[in-house]
Amino acid sequence: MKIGNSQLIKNIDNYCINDLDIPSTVLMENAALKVVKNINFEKFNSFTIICGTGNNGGDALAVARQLFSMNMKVDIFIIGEHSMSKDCLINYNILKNMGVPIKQIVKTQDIQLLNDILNKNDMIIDGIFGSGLARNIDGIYKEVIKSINKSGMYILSIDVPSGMLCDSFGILGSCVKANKTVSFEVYKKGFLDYESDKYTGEIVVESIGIPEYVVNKFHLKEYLVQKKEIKSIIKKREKYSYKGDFGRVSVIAGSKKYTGAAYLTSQGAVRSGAGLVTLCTEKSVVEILQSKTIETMIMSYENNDFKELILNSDSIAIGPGMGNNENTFNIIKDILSKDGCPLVLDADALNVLQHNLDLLKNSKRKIVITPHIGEMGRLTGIDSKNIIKNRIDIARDFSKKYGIIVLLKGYNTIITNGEEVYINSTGNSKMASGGMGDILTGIIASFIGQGYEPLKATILSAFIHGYVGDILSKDMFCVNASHIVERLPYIIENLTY
Ligand SMILES: NC(=O)C1=CN([C@@H]2O[C@H](COP(=O)(O)OP(=O)(O)OC[C@H]3O[C@@H](n4cnc5c(N)ncnc54)[C@H](O)[C@@H]3O)[C@@H](O)[C@H]2O)[C@@H](O)CC1
Ligand SMILES: Nc1ncnc2c1ncn2[C@@H]1O[C@H](COP(=O)(O)OP(=O)(O)O)[C@@H](O)[C@H]1O
Ligand SMILES: [K+]
Repeated sequence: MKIGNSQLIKNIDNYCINDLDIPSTVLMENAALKVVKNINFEKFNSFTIICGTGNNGGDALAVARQLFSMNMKVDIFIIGEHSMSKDCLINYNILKNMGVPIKQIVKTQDIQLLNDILNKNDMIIDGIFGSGLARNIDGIYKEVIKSINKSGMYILSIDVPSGMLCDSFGILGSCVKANKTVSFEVYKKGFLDYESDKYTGEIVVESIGIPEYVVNKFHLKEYLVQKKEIKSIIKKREKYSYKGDFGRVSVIAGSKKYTGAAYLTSQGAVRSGAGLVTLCTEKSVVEILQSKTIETMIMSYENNDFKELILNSDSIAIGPGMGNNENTFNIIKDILSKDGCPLVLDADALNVLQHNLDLLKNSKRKIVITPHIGEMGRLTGIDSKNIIKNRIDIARDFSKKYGIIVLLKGYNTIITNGEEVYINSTGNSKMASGGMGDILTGIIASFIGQGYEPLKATILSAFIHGYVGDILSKDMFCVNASHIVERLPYIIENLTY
């Protein structure tokens, strides 16, 4: 799903109205009809509709007219004394002509009237502010929002919960806490923050009749990855395929202190369908790991046939638990400087590259890096706070600069190839525990090995990894890496139909 900000909305709007001659009231009517489509009339038959004086208020008035025409009970309130926008006024006049009463809330005393009605109707429809919110909310607006939130009634917000910014997450003074937000054309950038769902409730994005090519003209190629997109990427297995079709995946990971990281990375690859997985690790832990795994072949990277293995791999995951040391650096330097299959670099593979980023830039291989915020901070020299604030731009710039795919982990993991940005919608804080990232690295290498193009493989893997965590977390206080490994193949199967 496309992500966008208020400038994008303005550009699209202007183009439709000025270049295509679509009357703005047509767009408003489409928006209103989409709001109505999202109301469950088995549960809700009477509505308190609260309008501002801009186009968000215009949408709400058009919704009120549609509901009135369906013989629903509507109580309509307009807040403030500002002059109405052109389209808001058009909808106001139609209602007046139809004889539908509209009450005004201007002073604090008027709020009592609103409070008396709020609990009598089944639903509140919030059309106070949308993408035009420009300054801090105070006075009568603040009081109305307080009443709405206090009512305990079901609230549907039009486009944006009134009070929330569209461009980056922020609340301007106060904000409606909706149960559902019906937004238009694009998923607003402000919805991405981990606190936003306290205000938006469930988010539905509806098209309001703007041709896709118009949206694409102005869209910055930022997308939210949801189940629908994943289902279109993931392929069912052909009846006659054999293990050679699903890739030879090599995992270079682990050391004396971190056998678990090596185990989990290789299991991520095995349990997500790689044809043949070989784990290359430090000599001293080969035996321990051999006793732990059945499907994975294990060898030391000091072996003579290590070089041949690298040459014959379809994808290689490198880094988890290797240790930030010269030996790790030498292995990675050697692989990066030779042409060959795609690489997935994580953990210590990133730590050793911190001051050697030219190796990344000059490598002829396709590369995916999977840093968490801390690792990204070390790679870029930017402190974590600033990375969190500007995650999308920092990931995109780094990706572009080094010609690699960046997967920046965390809430709403970001995946970018420098041009397109994908934001993952799955995963949760119950997954914040050791080894989680190692599995993800293994899954990405596995899907690349299975023939998925690296960007698609990375998007797919991030979604699946978080999706398994989301399903498990419904019944678990915390989800550990081994739980994810266990459930992986079952849940991937569910996504293929
Ligand atoms: N662009 C589009 O594609 C469409 C947009 N539509 C609707 O139009 C909305 C945007 O409409 P507008 O641009 O008119 O903006 P809004 O309706 O969001 O609000 C703007 C009005 O509120 C005032 N205002 C802003 N901040 C305030 C504050 N803190 N206190 C008091 N007053 C404040 C402004 O001065 C202006 O009068 C969208 O959210 C959507 O609901 C729809 O009509 C359909 C088409
Ligand atoms: N709050 C959260 N919301 C969504 N995903 C999370 C959250 N916390 C952790 N995760 C996911 O768990 C994984 C943790 O990876 P990482 O930080 O590398 O951990 P480790 O190094 O311990 O394996 C990442 O894929 C991350 O996206
Ligand atoms: K609103």
